[in-house]
Formats: sequence, structure tokens, C-alpha cells
Amino acid sequence: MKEEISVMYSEEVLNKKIGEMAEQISKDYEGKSIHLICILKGSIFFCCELAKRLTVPVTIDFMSASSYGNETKSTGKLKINKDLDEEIDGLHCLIVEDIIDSGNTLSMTKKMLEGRNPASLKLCTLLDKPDRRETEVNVDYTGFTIPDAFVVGFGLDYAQKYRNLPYIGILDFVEE
Ligand SMILES: O=P(O)(O)OC[C@H]1O[C@H](OP(=O)(O)OP(=O)(O)O)[C@H](O)[C@@H]1O
Ligand SMILES: Nc1nc2[nH]cnc2c(=O)[nH]1
Repeated sequence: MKEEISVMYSEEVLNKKIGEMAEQISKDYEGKSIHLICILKGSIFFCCELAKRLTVPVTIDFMSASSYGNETKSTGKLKINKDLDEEIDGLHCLIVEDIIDSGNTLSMTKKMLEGRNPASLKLCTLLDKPDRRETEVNVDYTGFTIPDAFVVGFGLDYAQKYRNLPYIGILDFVEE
């Protein structure tokens, strides 16, 4: 089987959307600083592009939490591979995700972070796949709501490949 990728959102479309999201977020957080919590690895591209466009003061920390292995389906289990470097007590935190699918990763991550007493905790995702939701999670900012397809690029991988594509595409497996 050969892997084929068809473009879903071009770099230009992504940048326009991220600009709009940054404008809204900057408005909502006026007078405050935002502590961005980037969920590795997929979210790094989105987090960088978003952070560059925010007009309020920003700090950034990273954590790696996953409910996936190398496959395209969820196991529903959370694994914390890397925790945050800094305490979040009293900070206005915004979790930055590339995609929400089953919702398992984010619902468990959010609950865990809420227990650390942030001043506020919101969630921002570039892509949302609501058709595959298993656990409800309240999303504050969504870039695109997408159908149930497996997407790669702009940070999103298949078996660690394709993260570096500047666009988001649908991955298909075709007969050679
Ligand atoms: O809503 P869910 O079904 O829980 O899936 C979403 C999670 O899956 C992806 O990460 P992944 O575990 O693939 O890690 P990666 O970002 O390092 O590739 C994505 O970045 C989310 O964290
Ligand atoms: N790369 C990738 N990771 C995911 N994790 C959950 N859904 C997806 C998806 O569509 N693509």
C-alpha cells in the first residue's frame, strides 16, 4: 500500500485562520498575560504560529501527554511523557493542541492541570474532529471542525512522518 496525501488546508489558509484566532484570544485576554501550554509534539507548529501573533504578554511551557501509540485509533489511556517545567499556580493558562479526536487526552490533561490551581484554564485547538468524541471536553477556541479523516502535516504525524509538511492533508492508503 502506498501513502497518499491530499491537501485539506494550505499554508495560506492555516495562517489566515491562526491570525483570526490570535486576534480573538488577544482581545479576550486584554490586560492579562497568557501562559501557553503546548502539548508535544504535534502542537509545536500551531503553538509557534499562534504565539507570534498574540499581542498580549506570553510565556510558554511544554508537556507531552498522549492517548495514542503508532496507530490511528485511540487506546483511551493517558501517558505523561514529559511534565511542565514550571508551576502554573495563579497563571492564566491556555492549552494549545493541534487536534482533538476522542477527547481522552485533553479531558484527562485538563483535569490534572485544574488540580494545580491556575487562575484560569482554557483550551485552544487548531482542528476538532467531533464525530469521534468519546469523552466530552469543553473547547474554548477551535480553528477548523473536520470530518472523520486521518490528517497529517503542520505538526501532525503518521508513524512520526509528515510533521514538517507546511499544510494539513488527508492521508489515504492506496494500492500500488
Ligand atoms: O482527542 P484524542 O483522541 O485524545 O487525540 C488527540 C491527541 O492525539 C494527538 O497527539 P499524539 O498522541 O498523536 O502525539 P503527538 O502530538 O506527539 O504526535 C494530538 O496532538 C492530541 O494530543
Ligand atoms: N496525525 C494525526 N493524529 C491524530 N490524533 C488524533 N487524530 C489524529 C489525526 O487525524 N491525525
